[in-house]
Amino acid sequence: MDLLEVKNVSHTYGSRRLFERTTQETPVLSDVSFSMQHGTCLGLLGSSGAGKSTLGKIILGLEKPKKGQILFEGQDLYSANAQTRKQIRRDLQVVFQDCYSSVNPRMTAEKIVAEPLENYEKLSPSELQRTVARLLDRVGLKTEDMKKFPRQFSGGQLQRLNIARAIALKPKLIVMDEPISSLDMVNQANILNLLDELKADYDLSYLFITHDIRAAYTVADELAVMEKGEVVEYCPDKKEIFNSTNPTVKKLISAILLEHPMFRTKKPLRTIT
Ligand SMILES: Nc1ncnc2c1ncn2[C@@H]1O[C@H](COP(=O)(O)OP(=O)(O)OP(=O)(O)O)[C@@H](O)[C@H]1O
Repeated sequence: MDLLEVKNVSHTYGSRRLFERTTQETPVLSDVSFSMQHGTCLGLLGSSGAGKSTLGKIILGLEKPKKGQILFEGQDLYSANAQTRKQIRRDLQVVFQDCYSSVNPRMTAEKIVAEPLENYEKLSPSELQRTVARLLDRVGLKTEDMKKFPRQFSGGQLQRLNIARAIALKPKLIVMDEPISSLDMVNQANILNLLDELKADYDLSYLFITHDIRAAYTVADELAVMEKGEVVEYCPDKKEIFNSTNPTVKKLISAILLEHPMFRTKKPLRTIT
């Protein structure tokens, strides 16, 4: 069974102009369909405004699509009963781009990571503390960091904290919406390596939303490219992206062409990570 199936999803946003009574519906997603298997990472690429984040929100259950279905392990997310939705919410976690606004600034790191565990698992205080310490260690933070507040972390450290919270319940799928875009190059590479390790250790799947084809190519197994609310290219094997004839895809590739080994010249070039 597919882990995730996005089935004929269409969505619009309504906007009303000044002095006008009627609302105009602007299409944002048009008949988007794809599926994901357990243990894979799908890189969802596209330029700004392509509809990637809207699709991410719909998959997370945060925005009901105007048409279509989201099936998580065969269960329809938007028509499931409360108990099934609660289970899906456990199995489906998220990491957003803005690591600062993703956390409550008044909570300690310990409380931030403990929160999902408190909601879903009955652990004693000492078990909870040990689990949080283990999770922090797994993402490269220290036990002493437990007592720190978000403002006391760097961007890279805070994104590690967000990742620790996202993996706390051992979810099946994590939607990552531009998780490295606000970080510097070194932190970007470190976080991508961490995500790769965690995927193997925890048997995770990622939907990795980004406009950065290098990041997507590094971390993903499969790639999909969106343009104006439609999926214009889908590559079950990411290498196939280099054979695409789609103009949007070609434009994305031309930015990194020289960095791919297939196109390397004798000139020393930077590596993808
Ligand atoms: N809440 C909203 N109300 C109205 N329009 C919206 C809303 N959210 C997004 N949009 C519009 O929907 C379109 C798709 O936006 P979306 O954020 O999904 O694109 P994106 O591919 O994630 O872009 P980016 O990479 O810049 O975040 C854009 O034209 C955007 O202006």
